[in-house]
Parts: sequence; structure tokens; C-alpha cells
Amino acid sequence: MLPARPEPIPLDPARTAVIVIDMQNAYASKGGYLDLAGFDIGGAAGVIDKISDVLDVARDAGMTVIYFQNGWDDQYVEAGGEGSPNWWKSNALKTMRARPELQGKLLARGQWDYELVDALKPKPGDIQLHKTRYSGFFNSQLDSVLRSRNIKNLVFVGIATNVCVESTLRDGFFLEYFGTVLEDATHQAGPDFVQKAALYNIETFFGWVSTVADFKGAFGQLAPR
Ligand SMILES: NC(=O)N/C=C\C(=O)O
Repeated sequence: MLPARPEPIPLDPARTAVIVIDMQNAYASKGGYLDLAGFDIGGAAGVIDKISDVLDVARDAGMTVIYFQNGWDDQYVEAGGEGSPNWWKSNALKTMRARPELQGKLLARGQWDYELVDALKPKPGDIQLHKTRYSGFFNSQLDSVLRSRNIKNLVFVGIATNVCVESTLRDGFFLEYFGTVLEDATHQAGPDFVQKAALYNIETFFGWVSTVADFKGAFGQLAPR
């Protein structure tokens, strides 16, 4: 049983996956996309350490760990052209249009920006998935990976709470997955109030909100390290 808001949620480790959303240099490192686009990434470093702790506990408890990376091919075909709202709304694409010297660098596979941060590299047995839009369920293998493993519960960590974490958790809700966010293992893109708003939405309408300490308290004892 994981203590959570609005109420504790039962999680069977064998039927639970920890979903690590987009812990790439783009979102968590100085000089990465969010930083270059003018977002405050000051809270990202603390989140990296918390996620590392969560993943150690999750693996030892027998949970599946799934890493997502967000981005596109180096020609940005997968990003969509002017016929796609993504072309208009993606701040990475807008930043590159405003600063042509960055073209080909942001969120492009093969570039530093796309890579996972050094402290959070997948371990044997972890699963790596790629996505081209904010939701991890859109045009990805996530649903079939989860169903083939009989997984029903999703625990979310990563960046950004109000964009890709919330989008993926919401889509999971519609597909009958139970989503929980560990609030202190996430960070928002935007002012503090968007973190609060995203967590309010999740707690009230789409899922559950818990903490790293409660996760470690609930599952840290299952397999002695
Ligand atoms: N990973 C995310 O939440 N991404 C947010 C914004 C973006 O990718 O432009």
C-alpha cells in the first residue's frame, strides 16, 4: 500500500511500472533545450537524485522500469511540419527557428540534447522507449509493453510534470491504468504554479500523488539491498 493523496493506493510490484519521463539533457541540464528556451531548470538536479533512489528501490522490489526519451529524427520529419500543431507549439522547434545556429541540435536523436542525463542511464532489464509527442502512449509501444507484462499501475517520475508526465498519466487513465506521480521526483516546465496545478489535476481527477519518501517506505523493505 503506497501512502498517497487523495487516498493510499495498493500497488502490487509485479503489476507496477515506474515510468521515467524524458530525463534527457534537453530537460534537466544547463545548455539543454528547456534552459535555452528560457525555462527555469533549477529544480532538475534535485529530481535526478530522487529518481535514482526511486529506481534502485523499484528494481529491487521487482517493478518494471521504463525510460522514455522525447524527440525526433535529425531532419525533424517526425516533428511534423506546418500542418502539425506540434510545429506551432513545440518550444524546441520555435527556439531553433529563432536561433538557426541551434538547428539540428535540440531534441534530435544522436545529439547530446536528446541523451539521458549521465546519472540516469538504464540498467539491464530496464526498457527504453521513444516518443515524438508529449504523451508516452501516442504512437509508441508503451500500451503493448504494459499489457504483455500484465502491468496495471504506473508510477511517474521525470520532467515536465505539467506536460509529458501529465499527458502520459491522462492517456493512461483513459486506457484503464492507475497512475501515481511522486511529486518530489518531478519538475515542471514553467512557473511554480503549474506544478501545483498539475498535481491538483492529477490528485483530483486522474490519479494519485505520493512522495519519494513514502515510496521508499512502502517498497524499500521488500528486497534487502
Ligand atoms: N518532457 C516534457 O514534458 N516536455 C515538455 C515540453 C517540450 O518537450 O517541449
